[in-house]
Amino acid sequence: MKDKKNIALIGMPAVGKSTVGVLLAKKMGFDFMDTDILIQAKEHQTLAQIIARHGLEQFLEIEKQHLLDIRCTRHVIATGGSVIYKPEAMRHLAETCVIVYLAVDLDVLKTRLSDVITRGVAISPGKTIDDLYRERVPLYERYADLAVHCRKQFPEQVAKQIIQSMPKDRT
Ligand SMILES: Nc1ncnc2c1ncn2[C@@H]1O[C@H](COP(=O)(O)OP(=O)(O)OP(=O)(O)O)[C@@H](O)[C@H]1O
Ligand SMILES: O=C(O)C1=C[C@@H](O)[C@@H](O)[C@H](O)C1
Ligand SMILES: [Mg+2]
Repeated sequence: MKDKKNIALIGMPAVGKSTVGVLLAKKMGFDFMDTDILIQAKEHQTLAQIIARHGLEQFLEIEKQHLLDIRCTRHVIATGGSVIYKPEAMRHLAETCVIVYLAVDLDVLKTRLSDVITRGVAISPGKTIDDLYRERVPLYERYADLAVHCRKQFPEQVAKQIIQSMPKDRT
């Protein structure tokens, strides 16, 4: 854990990875990277456009390729919620990042996820948010070095909780 110079946030769409990530970076004196923004800027399309034009599988492949290109230190990295579908990308992140799973209850999540289409969530046709939650939570838990439950805390409080939960050699 000592050699891991970055923090990567993983978790369901709308759990707060981007919102909390930037606050966490500021508190820790780290830089901030949002892989969704990085991919959109490099692909010159929004994520929703990539999914609509190329389909889900190709989107996951594009996301993986951009993840594998990441080389940085002292960054908080807010990932896309679908990053856990590509073990190779997760192994790459794990080499340099303490991986923090931001967990939130499904009912809270649903209040934030009113439109999964315009958000560009990687969800197969016919699947519900409940299905996605059941499918993904075990994957987030598998890849996480630590899990932080956001409950009904404000983003600032979640950032503080992450720092408090961090192994002592990382703070
Ligand atoms: N702790 C929180 N309490 C209340 N609202 C929050 C909290 N964290 C985030 N939000 C709100 O939830 C919404 C989604 O947050 P955010 O975009 O940071 O999620 P995300 O995990 O980065 O999602 P995505 O996977 O789609 O990138 C935003 O409107 C944000 O303001
Ligand atoms: O959880 C998801 O499936 C996604 C979340 C977003 O952050 C983006 O990474 C993308 O739109 C897919
Ligand atoms: Mg985000």
